[in-house]
Amino acid sequence: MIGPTRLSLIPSGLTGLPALDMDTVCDALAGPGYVAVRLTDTDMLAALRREAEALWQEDALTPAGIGRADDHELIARVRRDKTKWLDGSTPGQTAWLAFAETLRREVNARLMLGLFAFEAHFAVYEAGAFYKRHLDSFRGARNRVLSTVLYLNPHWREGDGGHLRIYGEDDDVITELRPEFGTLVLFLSEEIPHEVTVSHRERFSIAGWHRCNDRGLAPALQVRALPIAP
Ligand SMILES: O=C(O)CCC(=O)C(=O)O
Ligand SMILES: [Fe+2]
Repeated sequence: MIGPTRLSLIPSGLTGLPALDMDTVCDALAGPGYVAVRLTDTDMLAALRREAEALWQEDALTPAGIGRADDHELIARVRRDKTKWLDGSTPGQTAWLAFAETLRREVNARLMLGLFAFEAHFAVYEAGAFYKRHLDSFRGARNRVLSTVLYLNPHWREGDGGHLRIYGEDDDVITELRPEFGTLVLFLSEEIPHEVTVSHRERFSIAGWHRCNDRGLAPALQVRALPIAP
């Protein structure tokens, strides 16, 4: 199936940040472990799209790695996206980090996950790029706990590929999501195996992770993100 299985249409928040129905989101995280919602088209989303595209055109995004591996052939077999960490240096980034902070507090209040810090990067998957099936955190590592991916691609068609494919426990494909502009996917980093299928045109997103501690936090955020008051 293509498209979010549990799509909530959510009105813009009064603060200018997108508002989320946090009860629905947290019920889904506590149940299936993932949820997709559609954020309304705010200035923030448009600014983030413009910024991602500009970074790509300026060649400011660099090939992503896997863990500590520096075997480039291995990395190229696993993932082909290019990324750049957010550092809060633009209004769009600041707004997204503020949104993530609101999310962190709301999720902690409901699910008591102890989320502590957030890191995120812009990503582009150019034509032919993919990310093979993986978990964002090793089970039990309690490091990356909650994954978020915001998609920034208006008019994404079925044939454009680049779907987020989510797997169940028995290797079965549970759902495939199109990376359409404003779709936000949240899932438990240690629980939900997923992959990005081959994209046939450039595909922009912001992938982020809430952690339960500061270990290994993205260098650009190590000073800024710590500590966050409960
Ligand atoms: O872009 C996506 O749909 C998922 C990206 C991803 O899995 C990751 O960066 O870990
Ligand atoms: Fe991932």
